[in-house]
Amino acid sequence: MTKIWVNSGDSHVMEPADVWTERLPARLGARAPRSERGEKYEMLYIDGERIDRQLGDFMDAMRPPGAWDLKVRLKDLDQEGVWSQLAFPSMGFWLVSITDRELARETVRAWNDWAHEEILSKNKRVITTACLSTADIDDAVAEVERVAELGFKAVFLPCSTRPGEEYALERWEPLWTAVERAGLVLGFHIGTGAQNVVFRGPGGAVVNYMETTYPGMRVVSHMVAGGALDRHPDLRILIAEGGAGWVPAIGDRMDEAYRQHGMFVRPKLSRLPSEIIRQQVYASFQHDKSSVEIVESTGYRNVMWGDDYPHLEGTYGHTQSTLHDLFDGVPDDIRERVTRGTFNELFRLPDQTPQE
Ligand SMILES: CC(C)(COP(=O)(O)O)[C@@H](O)C(=O)NCCC(=O)NCCSC(=O)[C@]1(C)CCC[C@@]2(C)[C@@H]3[C@@H]4C[C@@H]5C[C@]3(C[C@]5(C)O4)[C@H](O)C[C@@H]21
Ligand SMILES: [Mn+2]
Repeated sequence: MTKIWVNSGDSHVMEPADVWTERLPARLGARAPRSERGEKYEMLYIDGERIDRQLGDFMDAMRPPGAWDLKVRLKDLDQEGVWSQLAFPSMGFWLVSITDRELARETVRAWNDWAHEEILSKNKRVITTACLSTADIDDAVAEVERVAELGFKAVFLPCSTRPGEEYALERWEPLWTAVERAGLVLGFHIGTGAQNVVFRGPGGAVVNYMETTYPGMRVVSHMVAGGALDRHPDLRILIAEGGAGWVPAIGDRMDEAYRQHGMFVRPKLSRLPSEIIRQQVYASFQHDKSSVEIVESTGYRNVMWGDDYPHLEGTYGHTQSTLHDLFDGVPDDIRERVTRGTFNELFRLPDQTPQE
């Protein structure tokens, strides 16, 4: 079986447990996110708030050897056929729920400094997204400018916001301006900003998996219909780990709304919602066949494959068989686009993936 070399638009770094306590004064470090292991549940403490997450021993059992070690990770990637990765946080995701301004600002800075010193400065293949404070827009703007200087290529925000902080609102405008001006990608990873287990009845595991997908769609509807992307044509957003098959479909739905309910629409847009989506909205997937099929059937091309390394939902250990299932028989230009081209376009990188 020929090896298909790819880039991954959705991976994760596993931060050391002391990523904040090592870098912050005790009065702040003690309030930073920390995890404790119970029998069946992992207890997460974030600034005094506790979130219990069901622990799967299988989650640890399948953890790739390189999850916590960059050198070993690069060997994992060679084995799996992944050249570059955009790496989101793991524990860093929980920073989005901090509402205390100073704690949010300092824990975000500490995480970004760790990522810059321990990942970005030590290799060229794994590029981490930077965290931003959701507690204060001015702090977020300052951090965008700081991390752009440090060489980050992307920042991320949670898919779900607190009520009254929806992404269509004017309050975010300074941040959209800063991210566009810095030329960074704005990533939204599914399952962030809200409870991930919302239903415990029959089918709960699958229902909850799906429930984390819908807020990614809501990000797109707010940022397109609210005018943010129309006002900032160079701002590119990525909905990570939510699949891509749904993206052109919501473009059609939004066009219909825009036309059939035109008398209610404001702001008016300079382009149809589907045009804005095709130009500025990107999406990643791991296993979905539909994410590849819609490129040919709809012409929506901002589809990017992701390995979700080292998470259970990813492809570690079966990357090549997954890639062959997805791309054998698919036209070369579509395979190239989805496995490498979208990544290189989004992060403005020359193609360095080995050609087998
Ligand atoms: C089986 C039940 C119904 C039983 O209920 P019970 O707990 O006994 O009362 C329930 O436990 C369940 O649904 N368990 C399945 C596992 C799960 O937690 N599902 C959440 C929906 S899926 C999810 O949120 C993904 C997308 C996929 C799982 C990992 C996930 C939570 C990761 C994990 C956690 C955190 C959030 C994160 C990135 C992160 C750093 O790694 C994503 O943002 C989001 C992601
Ligand atoms: Mn992921």
